[in-house]
Order: sequence, then C-alpha cells, then structure tokens
Amino acid sequence: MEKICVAVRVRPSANEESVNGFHWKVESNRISLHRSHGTPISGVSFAFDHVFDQECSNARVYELLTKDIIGAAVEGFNGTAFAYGQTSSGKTFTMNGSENDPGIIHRAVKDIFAKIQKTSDREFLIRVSYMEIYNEDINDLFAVENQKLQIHESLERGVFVAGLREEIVNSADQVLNLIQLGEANRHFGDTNMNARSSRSHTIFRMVIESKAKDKKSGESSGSDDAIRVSVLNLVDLAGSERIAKTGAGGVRLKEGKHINKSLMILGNVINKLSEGGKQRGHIPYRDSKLTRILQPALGGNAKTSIICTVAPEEIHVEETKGTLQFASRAKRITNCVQVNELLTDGALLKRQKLEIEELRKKLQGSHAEVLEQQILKLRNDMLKDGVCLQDYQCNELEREKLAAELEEERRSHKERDQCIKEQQMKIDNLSNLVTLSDSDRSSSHDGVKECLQDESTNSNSMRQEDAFSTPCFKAAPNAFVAKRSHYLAQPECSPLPDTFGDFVDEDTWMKMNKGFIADLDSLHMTPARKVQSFPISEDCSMENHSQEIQNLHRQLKLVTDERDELKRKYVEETSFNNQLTREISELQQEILLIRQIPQNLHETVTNCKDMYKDIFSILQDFIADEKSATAQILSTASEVGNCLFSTLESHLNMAMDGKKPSPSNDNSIRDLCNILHQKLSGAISSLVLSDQSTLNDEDKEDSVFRGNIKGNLGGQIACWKQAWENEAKTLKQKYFDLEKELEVSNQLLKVSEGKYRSLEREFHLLKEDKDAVVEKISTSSQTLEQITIQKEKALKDLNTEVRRRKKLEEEIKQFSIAFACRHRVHSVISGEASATPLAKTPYD
Ligand SMILES: Nc1ncnc2c1ncn2[C@@H]1O[C@H](COP(=O)(O)OP(=O)(O)OP(=O)(O)O)[C@@H](O)[C@H]1O
Repeated sequence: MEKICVAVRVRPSANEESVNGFHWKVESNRISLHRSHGTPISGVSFAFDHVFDQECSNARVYELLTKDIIGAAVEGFNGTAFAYGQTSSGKTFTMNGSENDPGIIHRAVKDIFAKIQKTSDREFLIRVSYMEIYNEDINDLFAVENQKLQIHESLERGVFVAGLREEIVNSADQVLNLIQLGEANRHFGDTNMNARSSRSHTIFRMVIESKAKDKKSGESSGSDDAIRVSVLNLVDLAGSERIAKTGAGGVRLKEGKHINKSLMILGNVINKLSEGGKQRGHIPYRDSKLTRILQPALGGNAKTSIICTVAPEEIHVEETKGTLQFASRAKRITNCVQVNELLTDGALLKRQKLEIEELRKKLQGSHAEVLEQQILKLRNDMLKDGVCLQDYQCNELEREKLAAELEEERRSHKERDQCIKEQQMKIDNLSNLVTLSDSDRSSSHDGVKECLQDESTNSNSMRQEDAFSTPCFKAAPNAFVAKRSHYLAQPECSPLPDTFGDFVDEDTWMKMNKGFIADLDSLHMTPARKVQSFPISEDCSMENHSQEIQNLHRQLKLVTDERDELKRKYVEETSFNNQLTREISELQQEILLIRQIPQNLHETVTNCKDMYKDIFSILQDFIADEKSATAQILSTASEVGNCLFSTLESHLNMAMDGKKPSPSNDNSIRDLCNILHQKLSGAISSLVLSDQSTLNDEDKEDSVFRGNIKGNLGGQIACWKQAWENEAKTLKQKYFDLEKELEVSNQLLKVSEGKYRSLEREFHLLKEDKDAVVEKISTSSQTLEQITIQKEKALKDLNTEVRRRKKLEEEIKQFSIAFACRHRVHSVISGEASATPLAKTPYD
C-alpha cells in the first residue's frame, strides 16, 4: 500500500495589493495563512509532501514529484500525475510549462525515452493517446473527427474509451510533436481570470510495454519472460471557478458548470477515499467521466501524485483554502501499487522450477547431520568429564529423547526429500507436456518468439545505425504486442500445476487494467487456463503418475476431438434433415392438391350428369309415340348414359378413397362413351325423320316451326355433345396425367420417408454417441478435479511437514542449549567434586 504523493504549488502573484493584509507563507513542506504583521491565522496551516513557492521551477517540481513515477512506469507500474486547482492558478503552466521551463509532460516524455535507452536488457513498445473531457464529452485530441467517444467496460479490457486513437511512437520528439498537434485541438477560452483558460480536462496517456530480450545462449532468465504493461496518465484538469469572478456567460457559463460539476464529483470521490476502509462505502467513480477514467489512480493500483496549484492573491483566499482542504484529503488516500505482468507458460514453469530448487536447497541444508554430531560430541564430552550417576541418567534420558527426535527428523527428512523428488519429476513431466502442447500451437506461440527475436535483431541493428533507437520495436505495428493476439488461438487447456504460484488470468488482467481507458485493442491477454493437476498418492509410483497424467491428457484430447467431430456431423445432419423435412412438406402439399383433383372431377361429372338429364327430358318431350323406334333408341341412350355416369362416379370415388381404379374401368368408360355417342346420334336423326313423315298439311306450318325448333335444338344438342365430349376428353386426359403424377409422388414420398427414417435412426445414434462423449468428458473432469484436490492436499501436507520440521529444529536447538548449560553446570560441579570427591561415578 502506498499513499498518494500530494504537493502544493503557489504561483507568482499578479501584483495585487493586499486589502486586509493576509498572505500565504511557505516554510519547508508547510503552507499557512498569515496576517500582514506576521501572526499566523489558526487552523489555516497545512503540511504536504512538498510545498513549492513562487520561485520554484517546473524542473524542480518534476524532479521531486513526478520523476519517481516515470521511473516506475518504465519498470511496469501504472502511474498518474495530475494538476488540480482553481482557474488561473498555474495547472497548465505546471503540466505543459513554457519554452524556457518545460512542464511535467515534456520532461516525462524525455525521461521515459532516456530510461528506455538505458535499459539494455528489455525491449519496449510505447503507445500514446491524448484526450479531453469537454462538457462531459470525450474527444480525441489526436483525431478531431473522434468526438463524443464512449466509455466501455469489458471483462478483458476493464474500462476503456472506445475509438480513441493510439499512436505507436519511438522517440521523444515524435511524442512532443504529436502533443503539439493535440494541443491545437484542445478547448481554450478567455475569461476574466485567465486569458487562455483550459475549458476541458485533458489526459495524456502513455502505454509502456516491455519484455526481457531473448538470451542468445538459451540460458534460463528466471521469470523474465513476463511481459510488463504499464499505463502512465498525465492529467491537466480544468480549473474550478466562481462564475461571478470569471464573468462567464453563454458558452463559458455552460463550460464552467460542467467543469465545476466534474470537479465536485472528483472531490466527492477523494472525500470517500480519504475516509478509509470501513466507513468508506460506495465510491461514486461512475458519477463523472473524469473519475471513471481516473479510477485506478484514485484508490487503484497506480503510483499517483497530485499537484495542487494555488493563487497567492488575497481575493482568492477562499478558493486557495478549498484547494488545500482537497489536497489534505487526497493525502490520506492509499493505492495498492504493483508491477503489471503478463506471464507466459515458459515464465511460469521457470518460476515453479526455481521454487522447487529453493525448497530442495533448504532441505539439503538441513541441520540433521550437524545436530547428530553435536549430540554425539556432547555425549563424549560428558563421558570424558565424568558426571555423577544421577545426572548421567538424566542426561542419558535426555539424550535418548533427542536421539529419538533426531531419528524422527531424519525419517521425515527422507520423506520430504522423496516428496520433492516426486514433485521435481512431475514438474519435468509437466514441462514435457507444456512443450508438447506448445509444439501444437507452435504456429502461434513460436511465432511470437520468432517475432520477438526478429524484432530484437532489427532493433539491435537499428541501434547501430541510429543515434537514438529505443524503443527497440522500431517496426512497431509488427511488434510483440500485435503478435500477442495469437495467444487467443491457443488451446484452453494448459497443463500447469495450479498451486505453483499465480499466473495471469482474466482476473489479474482486470485488476491490472481496471479503470484504464487506453484503447488496448491490440493488447490480448494470455487466455484463461484450465489447470490440470495430478494426485500425490503414496501407493502409486512416480511413473504411474506421469503416465496417468499423460493418458488423461491424451484421452481428453481424443474425447475433445471426437466431440468436435460429432458436433460437426450433428450440425451437418441436422441441416440435411431440415432440408428433407422441407421437401417432404412440399410434397405433402402437392399430394393434397392432387388428392383434390378426383373430388373436382367428381363434381364436374355430377354437373354433366344433370345437364345430360335435362337434355334427355327435352328430347323426350319431342317423342309422340312412346313405343316408336326413336323412343327406344332414346331410352337405350339414357341407360347407356346412366351407366357411363355411374361408372365414372365409381371410378372417381375409388380415386378419392386413394384406391387405384382398375384399367378395365377405363376401357368400359371409353366403350360406353362410344355407344352413347352412336345412340344419341341415332335417336336425334330418327326423331327428325319420324317427325317429318307424320306431318299433315294443317300442321305443316306448325311443323315448319317445330322443324326449325328441332333443327335448332338438334344443332344445339350436337354442339353441347361435342363440347361435352371435348370436356370429357380433356378431363379424362387430365385425370390420367394426374394419376401418373400421383403415382410418381407416392413413390417419391415413400423414398423420402425411408430416407427420413434412416436419418432419424442415424441422428439418434449420433445423439447417443454425443451423450456418451459428454459423460466421458464429465467423468474425466471429475477425475481431474479429484487429482487437483489430492495434489493440493499433498502440497499442504508438505508445507505442514516443513513447518513441523522447523519447529523441531527449534526444539532441538533449545535442547542443545539446555544440554550445554547443564553440561557447564556439571563441569562446575564435577570440578568442585574432584577437589573434594563425594561419590564415584561408574567411569571412575
Ligand atoms: N509558476 C508560475 N510561474 C510563472 N507563471 C505562471 C506560473 N503559474 C502560472 N503562471 C502563469 O499564470 C497564468 C495562468 O496560468 P495557467 O493557465 O497555467 O492556469 P490554469 O490553472 O491552467 O488556469 P485554467 O484552469 O483557467 O486553465 C499563465 O499566464 C501562466 O503563464
């Protein structure tokens, strides 16, 4: 935990005469309000980490307040420096400076690149961004078109400003030029208080990434494979202002309101944070964009410094007091500063190996042998000196006790040694596994390494050519950060033991970047790992363990592959199934339509039958003699017609019931049609002839009339007949076609149904397979979990054992001391006894 560093800077006075004679006095790191004759005003005295008077230069402010933060940022710590104070108190002067006396930002940029140049064992990638918060809108100062940017929060990136431009840079001059461009886009305005007043809060940000350079010799570099990512924020806040004093109106008034509101929220956040742990409660970071962005700097994991600028004039006394109170509260805030690292698998393994090595050394350095020798020596000394029997017996008892303890210690030592050997083997085994899995993803992981090596080579070669060549990643877009996106392609499972130190997961990344707004698009984290462990079973041999792990690993891989394959098949089959189902439903629709055709035909036939009956009744009207040949022909035609219609109806009824009409029906229909045709023609001609022969003179007139009617009727009937025949023919043809179509559709339907059933069977089989695989996976997961638990237990036992051993050592030490004391006492006693012998020892 580290307190925020707070300093106050008093700007030179604007030559204003004191009215009541108040003035601010700076002594060492204290600032207090005094009357003109020198008496201090009680309660208005504040002490800070630094108080800079009017003579102080930006160089000194930077040296004392910010330099450390910059150094730490290069080493991987997040850092923030910001200027706070009333309008015209000198914030922008402090951050940006003047030509003669550059400000904090300028110096920080120069310093960072100088430090990078000196750091020969690491390679760096630097990105910069510059934004302003104007009227609660975030604008990009590097790209004017990026206005009103939104703050987003994601699990991977924490809080960030979406769409903010980040420039990859490789020299201080490049950064300073960019800042100059950004400054031109910043909102300034003139007020009564300041001719060039900042109307927005600005945040200049540098993201510094670094990685240890690959050692050509291939020797271990500890855990230096870790990638460090730190974020440095240099913030120039807009000044709080009293509207009456600044004379603000219109746009300035609106700006002033936004400025005051966001500063008030900043004050609230500072107040809450200064309340300390339990009373603190909810911190309102989300109430303004400024506090949300500065969250990591306020109570987060950044090294933070605040410079509070004040105006010395008497008319600003109240504002100055307010600023000093703000500063006092900020002084109470503590941050949890830590290096931000991203650990690769290799780095993790190295760390674990080191731990094991350390443990081994500790055990090798055990004092068991030394203690044993000490006890033997004590015993010999005792025997040589010759102590009294009683004392000897006591000592002997103690010695035996110590010897038993020593034996116990030796035994546990052996066990521990064995345990460590086992652990070592497991680690080696795991290294192999990791190497195996690494080779699987060599295209990604090795790609990163190669890239780094390439970049390293490039940067080295550049270093020879250029006077200033840090950061090493000159060809920045291809640098390791960009390549890190390959990590996403890595498998989810990394066979790392879970208890060997912490590794970077999403949570760590979250903690690391929480609240930061950099557009870390190209920054991909090491993926969350599912950790594999293994049991420490006393019954099993080490080989069994490693084999078991390898088997599990292989099984898991096989099962996963199998599952993926099944999934793929399942998806394919499902889409094929869907397609078939669609086709079947289309066919079914068609069948429905086809099935309706006989129904329609039936209706048509019924209509025709009615028409036919009407025609017959008209024809019968013209028959005078019921027994004439014409009447007989007509009656035969009527019978034939009825027969034809009933045959047609039964034919269609069969079709409607889904039965196949017999082909003989077709023939009889055709025959009946022909017969009917002949009979009707015969009947009509006989009707015409017979009528003409039976006509008398009187009736001639009537006969002509009737003849005309009959002639007309005959013609009409012939027409109807023709039309009916044509219609019947068409219908018949249609019917036959439809019947054929129906047959084909039925066959298709049968084939589809067969296919559908076999697919359904296959689908069920696949589903069963899938269930079995899922079950297998869950069993494997459970086994893995059990293994993890067992291993954790074993490690705990190991720790307990180490503690017990230490305790034992302590006890033995105490025994030895007691023994030595006793021995000394005996020596004294025996010295006296030899002068006046009282009793003889068995060794006399
Ligand atoms: N330490 C200093 N030494 C010399 N001049 C100073 C100093 N501090 C401030 N000034 C001058 O005072 C004026 C106001 O300073 P500056 O613009 O930095 O104030 P500010 O706090 O940023 O105001 P605002 O919040 O309105 O932007 C400027 O002309 C600046 O040059």
